[in-house]
Amino acid sequence: MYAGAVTDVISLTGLVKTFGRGSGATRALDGLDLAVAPGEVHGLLGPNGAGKSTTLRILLSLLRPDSGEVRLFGRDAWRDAVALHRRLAYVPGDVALWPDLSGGQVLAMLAKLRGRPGQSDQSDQSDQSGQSGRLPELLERFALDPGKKGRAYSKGNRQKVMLVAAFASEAELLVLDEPTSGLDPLMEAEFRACLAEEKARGRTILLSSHILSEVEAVCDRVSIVRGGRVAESGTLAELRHLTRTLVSAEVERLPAGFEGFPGLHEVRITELGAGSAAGGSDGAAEAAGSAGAAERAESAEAAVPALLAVPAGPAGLAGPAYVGGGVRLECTVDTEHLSRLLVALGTEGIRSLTSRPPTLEELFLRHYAA
Ligand SMILES: Nc1ncnc2c1ncn2[C@@H]1O[C@H](COP(=O)(O)OP(=O)(O)OP(=O)(O)O)[C@@H](O)[C@H]1O
Repeated sequence: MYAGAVTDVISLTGLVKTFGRGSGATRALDGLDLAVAPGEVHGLLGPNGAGKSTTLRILLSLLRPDSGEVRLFGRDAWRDAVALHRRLAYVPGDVALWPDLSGGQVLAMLAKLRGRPGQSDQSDQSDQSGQSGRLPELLERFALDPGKKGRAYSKGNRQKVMLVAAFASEAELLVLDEPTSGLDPLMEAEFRACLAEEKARGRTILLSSHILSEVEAVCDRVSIVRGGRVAESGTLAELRHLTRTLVSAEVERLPAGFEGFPGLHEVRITELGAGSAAGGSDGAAEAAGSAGAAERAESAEAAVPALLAVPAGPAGLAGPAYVGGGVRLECTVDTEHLSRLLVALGTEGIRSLTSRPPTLEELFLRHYAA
């Protein structure tokens, strides 16, 4: 797990924020810590109400925390807000634009506020050419018409105006709050491509999301926010390492002493009918093709907790005595015990074996399971 460094672009320590008072108070943040290193794409992941937006708003000095420290580029984010904000671009989750300004005028104004020279707000065309060399390209990629007035844009198009502004800027840090919530799949793909390019340019990016595939696809590191705190933080590999690998195998028999194996969970064992083809079925119900086999599958499944709990194992399941047409095993295993399990299965007439790390979704569900 990344422990933080003095050079971090973002450093949040012990953030506490309560909204309201008395019995109606909501503790939105409850000691949240977050560190984002230069050049990193960091995903803030959590369900509705976890505290992601509150964190971002505090980071941007739009809100003041009750306690805790907020540092941006090593400086006090509140005291040095004006100077620091020239170095970052923010895209809020719900973009509101000035209704009478065109998209092009908004882009020009945002660039001007950031302190870039050479803008004109006289016409949309000069706004585009004056703001950034990349602006025309970005407008095209996001299929955005800069001539429309703010009030005429859809939610997705308002979001695109702010995304284009952020990508076209030269800000070192991009802070994006649920950036694709209003985008269609094509635009989402464009967004991801842009993000990869910005990362290659060395920009630091913090994005909040509850779209797991998005975070998985684009982020170097992820912090899972829960109840106003960071429950876990690390690279996807690190987070997966802390968790379990899914194993699915068909073997002649279970290894002796299987019931005593460490780190096994969610074990499902199905006795395969004689002659069933290895690897040809994808699920216990299919594997247990006949009524008798289905019964055996059910009883094997029912016996699983006992199998794990009782070292000796229930009769008929443990060890080489359990043969017939073979055994289909599905389980999750703590990743630290994976190789031991695979070696043991490998000595028992293995017919097929698949194993895969948990998806971010599985990690996420594990964290939020009631
Ligand atoms: N201005 C406010 N007044 C009162 N409560 C608030 C305010 N802003 C946020 N909260 C509460 O603080 C908690 C955290 O909200 P926050 O918006 O930070 O969550 P989030 O993780 O961004 O959720 P979402 O994914 O739904 O945007 C929630 O319980 C929310 O209702």
